[in-house]
Amino acid sequence: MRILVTGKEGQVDTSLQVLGQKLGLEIIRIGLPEIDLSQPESLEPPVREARPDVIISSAAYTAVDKAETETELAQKINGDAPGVLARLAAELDIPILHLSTDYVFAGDKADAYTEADMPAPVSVYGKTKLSGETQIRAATDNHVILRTAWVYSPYGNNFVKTMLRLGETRDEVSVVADQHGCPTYALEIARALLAIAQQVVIDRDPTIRGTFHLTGQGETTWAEFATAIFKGAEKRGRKPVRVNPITTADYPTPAKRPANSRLNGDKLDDTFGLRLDPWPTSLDDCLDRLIGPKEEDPS
Ligand SMILES: NC(=O)C1=CN([C@@H]2O[C@H](COP(=O)(O)OP(=O)(O)OC[C@H]3O[C@@H](n4cnc5c(N)ncnc54)[C@H](OP(=O)(O)O)[C@@H]3O)[C@@H](O)[C@H]2O)C=CC1
Ligand SMILES: Cc1cn([C@H]2C[C@H](O)[C@@H](COP(=O)(O)OP(=O)(O)O[C@H]3O[C@@H](C)C(=O)[C@@H](O)[C@H]3O)O2)c(=O)[nH]c1=O
Ligand SMILES: [Mg+2]
Repeated sequence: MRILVTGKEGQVDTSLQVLGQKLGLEIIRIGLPEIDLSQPESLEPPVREARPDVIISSAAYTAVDKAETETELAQKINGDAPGVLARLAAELDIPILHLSTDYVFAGDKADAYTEADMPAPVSVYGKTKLSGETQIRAATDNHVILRTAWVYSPYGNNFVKTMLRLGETRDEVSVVADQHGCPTYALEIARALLAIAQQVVIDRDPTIRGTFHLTGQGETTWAEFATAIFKGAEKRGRKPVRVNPITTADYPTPAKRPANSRLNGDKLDDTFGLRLDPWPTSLDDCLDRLIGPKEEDPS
């Protein structure tokens, strides 16, 4: 099976490469400089040439704050390029898997969001990602849109790596404690994507198409997540770092973020029998890879 993936140095595309190699799957990653998603027509030649059995659309403009000013660029990459890719998939008569985000939701719901809830993004990034979803649905029914959240991994840039970097020079880091969400490990996303890809390539059943939520089990706040990161780092020999819990108002940013972006993963489990590992289990794996194994308990 030939799997075409957009993105070359990102968290999810790298995880797909690492896991795909282990499973003996052929992963073809395309990205800058050969293709530039801000010029979506640049996708056509490499996609046709690759003759894939399935496309995984992972690349995106993920700088949430910068998107507030680079609106047009973010729209091209997150909105229009997925639409072009989905039209190509339709033409080639192959399925497309696409990653979207918890930031399509406003964040004012008390419970976790389900696929039946109405998106209402509060940031440019969220709006452009929603446009990508809409353009994919319009182009082909043969799609699986997977909304994930708070992605971290040993690869690329993410909150875990940012905290570890800040912890090198500080004894305390202030982190927002009033945004609730589901940290998700990119290697777990890759595991799910490859399992789903293998199913949709051989099975035309419409009930395994559509929109699904895909996050690590469990929920937390950024402050609690940071605390777990520093505790895990300390068990691996790093110096202790305190987390000072603050409010969103204390940490002004150009983009507004949802207060609650927890996603309910029941539909994915019911449809594909897939549940991602709990985020603390995955965080351990991530820290093992970034720092090394936990030190022996002296007792
Ligand atoms: N990170 C997160 O917390 C979350 C991510 N998602 C979604 O999951 C998907 C994967 O995210 P993640 O792996 O973290 O993203 P990353 O930011 O780690 O990687 C994004 C990839 O897209 C590439 N890219 C960006 N702009 C262009 C362009 N103009 N042309 C070609 N390639 C480009 C990047 O290349 P380069 O590095 O060279 O710029 C990089 O390889 C995205 O669709 C994202 O919206 C959803 C929820 C949470
Ligand atoms: C670095 C830092 C961040 N924060 C806050 C800002 C923000 O509310 C939260 C997380 O910071 P980040 O910059 O990682 O957050 P952000 O870039 O908004 O992360 C989002 O990325 C996009 C791509 C998604 O799709 C989302 O699911 C989500 O993962 O923590 C602190 O409070 N203290 C700090 O020292
Ligand atoms: Mg960020």
